Amino acid sequence: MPIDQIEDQINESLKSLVQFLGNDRCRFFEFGDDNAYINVTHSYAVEGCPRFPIGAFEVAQLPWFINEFGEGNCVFAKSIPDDLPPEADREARYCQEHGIQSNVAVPLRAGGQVLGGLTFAFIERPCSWPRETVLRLQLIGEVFAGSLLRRRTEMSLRDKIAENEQLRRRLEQENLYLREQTVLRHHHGKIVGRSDALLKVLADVERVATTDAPVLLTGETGTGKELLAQAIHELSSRSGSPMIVVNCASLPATLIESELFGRVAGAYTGAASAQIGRFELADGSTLFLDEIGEFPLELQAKLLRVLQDGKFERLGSPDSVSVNVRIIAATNRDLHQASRDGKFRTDLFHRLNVFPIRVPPLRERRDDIPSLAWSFVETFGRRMGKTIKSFPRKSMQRLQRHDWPGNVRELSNAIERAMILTDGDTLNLVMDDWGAERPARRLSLKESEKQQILDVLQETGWRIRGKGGAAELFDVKPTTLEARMARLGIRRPGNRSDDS
Ligand SMILES: Nc1ncnc2c1ncn2[C@@H]1O[C@H](COP(=O)(O)OP(=O)(O)OP(=O)(O)O)[C@@H](O)[C@H]1O
Repeated sequence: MPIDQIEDQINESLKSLVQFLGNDRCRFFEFGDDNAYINVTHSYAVEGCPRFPIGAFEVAQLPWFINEFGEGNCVFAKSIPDDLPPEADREARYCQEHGIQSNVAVPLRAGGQVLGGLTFAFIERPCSWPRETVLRLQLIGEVFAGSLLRRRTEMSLRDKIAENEQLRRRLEQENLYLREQTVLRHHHGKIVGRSDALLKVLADVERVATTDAPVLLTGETGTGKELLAQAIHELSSRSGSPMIVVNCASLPATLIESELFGRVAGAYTGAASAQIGRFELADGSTLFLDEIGEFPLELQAKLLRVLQDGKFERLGSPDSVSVNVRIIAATNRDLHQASRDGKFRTDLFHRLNVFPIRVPPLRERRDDIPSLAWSFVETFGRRMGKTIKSFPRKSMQRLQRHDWPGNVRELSNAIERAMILTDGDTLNLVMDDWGAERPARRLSLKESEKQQILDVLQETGWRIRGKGGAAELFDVKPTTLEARMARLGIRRPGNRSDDS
């Protein structure tokens, strides 16, 4: 019988038993913890007779009964109190108080233990309980006990299944979390920051790394394009060889060709010896073309050919060389516009732009500033042999408000300067020269709300609740503030206090 039908079945059986025995009422109960109470789960009474109430029932007042019952004995009294032993005086009193004249209680035994019982009482009159009837009741009791055991087993099985399901879901989520952590650990060797904007970039980095597709990193100067190029290379199957870097802006146009493609001896005046080019050096690896926007127009066709066919000729040689090179290019210029203006070949732009990644400027990910600042403090601290324990809150707030036209590089320089000026263990950040005079861009409503919350959180050391917590300062409930923080993507950077 399915367990959800057991309930109805017990009710039906109690009714039939009472009708058959001709007694007044009966109940079905299970033992609670430590046998300190019984839990009456089903009760039936003939018309005019009060039912025994459903629910927990203290049994400390019936020690003899519980003792007998606990040992698995049938408790049977034709006429109360005469049939009860002298030590059952409390039971006798209880029956008299409740008008019980005759009673039989059958233990429900299963699996070597008493799980509960069935009791039948005569209220109005005493009754003779023939021995055979009692034996039958015992048999019925065993059937009931079997159902009870099955119900308990199935219920605990259902609980276990539900618990397992819950565990599985949690594990799944933890796995996701772990995966996220792994992603971050992959790139986080050197890349600091956990803002949503940076996480999105890192997700793209991971996605494209394992392919051989060209990547175009765009973004302002100092945003970390080279660092990300390195991360892509390290996550790729080419990571066994070093990534080769060419800064297209730092080489005079005349030299770029031989630097990239190599030359044979005597290729041009002054080129006495042969030189292997960066493309050949990068064979089987990655070539990072930094500042690709500065790449000379006259050489762009040659570059396009290598990107398409992997073939080129060394300077001064008619022979083609084949290479297998993955290209990552970076620029802080609008290449699309440059191609429209005729300053950059459109076909080369499209070839490079297969997987563009925009690296957001620091002012679009101000959440990263505290962790970046601390990481630079540690780097320069190690180099200079200085230990900084605390970062004045006001300085950190100023750092977060600044617009950072030079982005991470500028931040790194500012911290380096501050470290040089610091003697004790509190960072001495002198900001008058750059902070005050450059009026910050006007913040959007959302940004200024976020900034205001960040300021107060800095002030309270990221304490939200309790007296002096950020919620109190804003005069809102902590849960309201937390919800607002979640909506604005505000998360505590690292675990350090900014004014420890
Ligand atoms: N997320 C970051 N975590 C740690 N350091 C960073 C991060 N982003 C940038 N840096 C550091 O900032 C400096 C500038 O970064 P990088 O050279 O990669 O920027 P870039 O965008 O390539 O700059 P440019 O356009 O001027 O070539 C480097 O010292 C780099 O290590």
